[in-house]
Amino acid sequence: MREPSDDSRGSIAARNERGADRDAESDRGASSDPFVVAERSLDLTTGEAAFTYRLGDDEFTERLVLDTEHVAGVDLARLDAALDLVHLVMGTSYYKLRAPGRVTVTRPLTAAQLAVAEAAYTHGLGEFAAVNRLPVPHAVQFDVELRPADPPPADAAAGGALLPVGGGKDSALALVVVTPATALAINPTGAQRDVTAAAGVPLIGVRRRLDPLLAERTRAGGLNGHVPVTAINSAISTLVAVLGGFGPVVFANERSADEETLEVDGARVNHQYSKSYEFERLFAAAAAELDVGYFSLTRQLSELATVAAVAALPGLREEILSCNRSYTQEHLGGRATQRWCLHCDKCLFTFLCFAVFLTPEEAVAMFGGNPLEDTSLADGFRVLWATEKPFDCVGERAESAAAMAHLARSTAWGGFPVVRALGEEAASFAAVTGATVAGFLEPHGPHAVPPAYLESLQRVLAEARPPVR
Ligand SMILES: CC(=O)N[C@H]1[C@@H](OP(=O)(O)OP(=O)(O)OC[C@H]2O[C@@H](n3ccc(=O)[nH]c3=O)[C@H](O)[C@@H]2O)O[C@H](CO)[C@@H](O)[C@@H]1O[C@H](C)C(=O)N[C@@H](C)C(=O)N[C@@H](CCC(=O)O)C(=O)O
Ligand SMILES: Nc1ncnc2c1ncn2[C@@H]1O[C@H](COP(=O)(O)OP(=O)(O)OP(=O)(O)O)[C@@H](O)[C@H]1O
Repeated sequence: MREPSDDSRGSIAARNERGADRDAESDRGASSDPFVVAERSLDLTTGEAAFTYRLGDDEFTERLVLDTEHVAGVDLARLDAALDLVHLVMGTSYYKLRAPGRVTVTRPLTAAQLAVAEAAYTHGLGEFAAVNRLPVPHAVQFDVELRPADPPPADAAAGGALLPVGGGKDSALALVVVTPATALAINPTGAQRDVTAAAGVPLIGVRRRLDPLLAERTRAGGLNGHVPVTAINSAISTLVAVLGGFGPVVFANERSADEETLEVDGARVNHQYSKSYEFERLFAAAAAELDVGYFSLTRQLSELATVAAVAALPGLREEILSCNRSYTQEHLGGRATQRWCLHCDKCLFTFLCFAVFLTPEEAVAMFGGNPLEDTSLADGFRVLWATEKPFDCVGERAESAAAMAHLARSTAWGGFPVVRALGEEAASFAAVTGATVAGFLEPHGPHAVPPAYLESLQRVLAEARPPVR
């Protein structure tokens, strides 16, 4: 067993306190033990990593099985730091059982790592706090020693770009734009294998196993809710990049991930916080300390712009699967069939976007059905532009309204019952905001995409499908 060294380089005590509701949070924290980010280990011969946490009398260990075929000349200081990042953000799943508002980290952290942890526990658990009626923003006090970052290693990464793939439209676009590349799926399912195979890109898999005690404690009444899963996937991807000499790590998080899902007393709550540009910049700073580049290729794109490009890729578009109901724990390891459910918010949103660029026949061939025929789903479409968006990965409110308004004006889709029912309402909403499909096809907003990747993206976008008439 080789375990990265325990490091206690030059330290500055840091007690970090944040958030408007600190007093209430402190009261809650005082009545329960802090959450402890405890030991972790990695066996480089088997690829098995274990990350341990303590909460009161409970001890939890989450496990990863990494692909040891892709281990190349590992720098142990970088490996230590990469393991620390994983350990920190993965802890959100166990912390949330009681959300004590205090976290003790046993190993020293750099300021950039601490900033990632603060963001993941405070804003990344924002939806969790809101649904559990905890104060928002969720203030968390970290008890940790700070250490300086290590000097950058002499050798630059030579393994090429690493593309984490979710199986949906965004990472499918990245698979086409970034070549050559190696894809990475965390808990790979059939959908992720199919889409990477269709793109002809080699795939690495990482197995992630939650501690079974988590489900037991949740069933027994522990708090539950969304965790910042993109933060977890980002940290695991960075660990794989360090182990295999890959870089940069290229995510496909779109512009709409920056739009809040709802506001609570003026505080923004965002289901997709760890896909936001704010989080990307914090995480990129911590990854840079490991000499790993990290950015989102599709940061300037709306969902409609991504879909226009993917719609033009027959052969690939039929392989994607964006329905989150197909990615629950019971689907991991192929124990349940993966398909579009055509009822959840994400299915309805994704269908709506593809309808803008496909004929009804093409859309039915891709999705296996047409929810715009079913008036019982009208409310499901309407919430996509409601003041409180669904807690799911759906685009901007104005984008959904503009898409529905476009369908209402089209010959291809205008006659379907849901479009007839909602077209006028969507057009009024879109008119208030000035939103049009054409406007959403223009890339804009801040991004950190290096020029060579931006040029490749622009070449693929130039072949995108125009909206249907
Ligand atoms: C697949 C899914 O959407 N799951 C969300 C759902 O959980 P559910 O109970 O329906 O199924 P499982 O995912 O199997 O979870 C079982 C229990 O385990 C807990 N858990 C799971 C993963 C994890 O990393 N930590 C955990 O503690 C979970 O809480 C369950 O008790 O509802 C949950 C509560 O709202 C969500 O947290 C589950 O979301 C998963 C973590 C997940 O992977 N979701 C992605 C599909 C997702 O939401 N992606 C976002 C990205 C935004 C972000 O980065 O936060 C998106 O597409 O917008
Ligand atoms: N299981 C996973 N393994 C590796 N990377 C993932 C995984 N799930 C998501 N990602 C990464 O996180 C990003 C955001 O996830 P998201 O689910 O929004 O994207 P997607 O699956 O590509 O598209 P869609 O929005 O259509 O589902 C993905 O683009 C991908 O880079």
